[in-house]
Amino acid sequence: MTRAKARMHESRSMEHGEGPATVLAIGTANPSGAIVPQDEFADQFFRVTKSEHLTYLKEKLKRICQKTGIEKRRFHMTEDILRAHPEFLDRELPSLDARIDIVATEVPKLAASAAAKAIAEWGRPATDITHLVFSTYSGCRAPSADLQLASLLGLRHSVCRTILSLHGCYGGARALHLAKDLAENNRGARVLVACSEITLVCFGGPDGGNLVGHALFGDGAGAVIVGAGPLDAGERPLFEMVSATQTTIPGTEHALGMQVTGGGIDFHLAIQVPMLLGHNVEHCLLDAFASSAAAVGDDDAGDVAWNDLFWAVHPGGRPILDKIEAVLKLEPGKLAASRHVLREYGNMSGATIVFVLDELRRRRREEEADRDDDHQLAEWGAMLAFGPGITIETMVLRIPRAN
Ligand SMILES: CC(=O)CC(=O)SCCNC(=O)CCNC(=O)[C@H](O)C(C)(C)COP(=O)(O)OP(=O)(O)OC[C@H]1O[C@@H](n2cnc3c(N)ncnc32)[C@H](O)[C@@H]1OP(=O)(O)O
Repeated sequence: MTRAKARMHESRSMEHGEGPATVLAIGTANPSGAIVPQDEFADQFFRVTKSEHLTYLKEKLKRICQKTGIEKRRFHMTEDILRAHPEFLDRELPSLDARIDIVATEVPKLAASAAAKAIAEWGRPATDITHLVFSTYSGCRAPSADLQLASLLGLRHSVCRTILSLHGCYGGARALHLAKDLAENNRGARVLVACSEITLVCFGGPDGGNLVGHALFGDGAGAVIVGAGPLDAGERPLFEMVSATQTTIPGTEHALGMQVTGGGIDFHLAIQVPMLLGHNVEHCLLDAFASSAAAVGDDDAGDVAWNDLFWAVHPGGRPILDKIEAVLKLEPGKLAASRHVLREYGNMSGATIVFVLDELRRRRREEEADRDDDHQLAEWGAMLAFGPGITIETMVLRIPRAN
């Protein structure tokens, strides 16, 4: 190598962060409105949508609700909003503008509540954030929720913003993957990931095709601060983001989808989704662990027993978790953090994975306090999230020993 080339190489490597990116802080938030118990949802939903006469669909929604593994959900939507917007009940009536008017304010506000908690935990000023990656399906406007969030938090005007739209339930994991790439390639970068989802854009009266979506989805926001070394004295790594991959299952474009229409956003969830994920998840994990072995320069690191890991799986639905547990032969309790989040909040699309990471570290602290000296807690883990494509985001995580 010539001296000039060597100098360029050296200065390039000085531009990169040290080591893998890490999760430095996590915050979550939900709308402050009513909490809806899942066993009351069908009665309430058919009453407020004035659909009591559709007794067959109501009974079906009750059967579905019983099998979701959900106990309660939080929504921004209220009966007052519905009274002001009767057009939200009829998909044939134009209502997209009115829905977007509401979520354009509420989506960044909810994200700001989650982000304020993450920033407080991080301990540095919001103006030290260099990049913002915002993911939502609830917005169709520019400038969009990322700019509003930056202004609500008082981020600096030079913050580099990216908005990810309509990635659905893998939006949070995609945003974390992107944050990892940004942090590792820009020395000193501190990336705020924010995911905020409000189902008001999808709300509508019942029809045969949308009952599962109504039974499953809830509102919430998650925020994460991501950065690579060198870390400041007060910064504490929660999860190292060792390697990340994205895979699309060929020929499944029509199995999962979202469609923006004049009457709001429609979801399509094919009945085969849990089975398709079950068939494909193991090879995604094997690929991700092979990449992690290359990343840490240790051939043995790709050689993993699934039960030796901790797990952060997007709880897309109870049968998805059951299927993954079955194909990987996971011991009961391995997906406890995912099942807890599903039970307490429902599927909050892209934001859900942040809740799962938060729950995982909460449980970890309890286990750490309770464990005896002989019992080693899992050091390595896997994060999985899925959405339209069908796309599977996989990330290999590691909890640094000091935590
Ligand atoms: C868009 C994104 O990006 C979002 C993501 O998170 S991706 C993942 C989204 N999640 C899913 O696709 C999985 C959703 N499915 C579920 O949670 C469950 O199947 C469920 C709660 C709906 C039912 O639980 P189950 O164990 O399958 O019960 P099962 O008795 O077989 O089905 C109950 C009823 O639901 C119906 N059903 C199940 N899955 C369905 C689907 N995808 N669409 C329509 N109906 C469905 C069944 O036909 C059955 O109807 P009947 O009672 O009239 O016979």
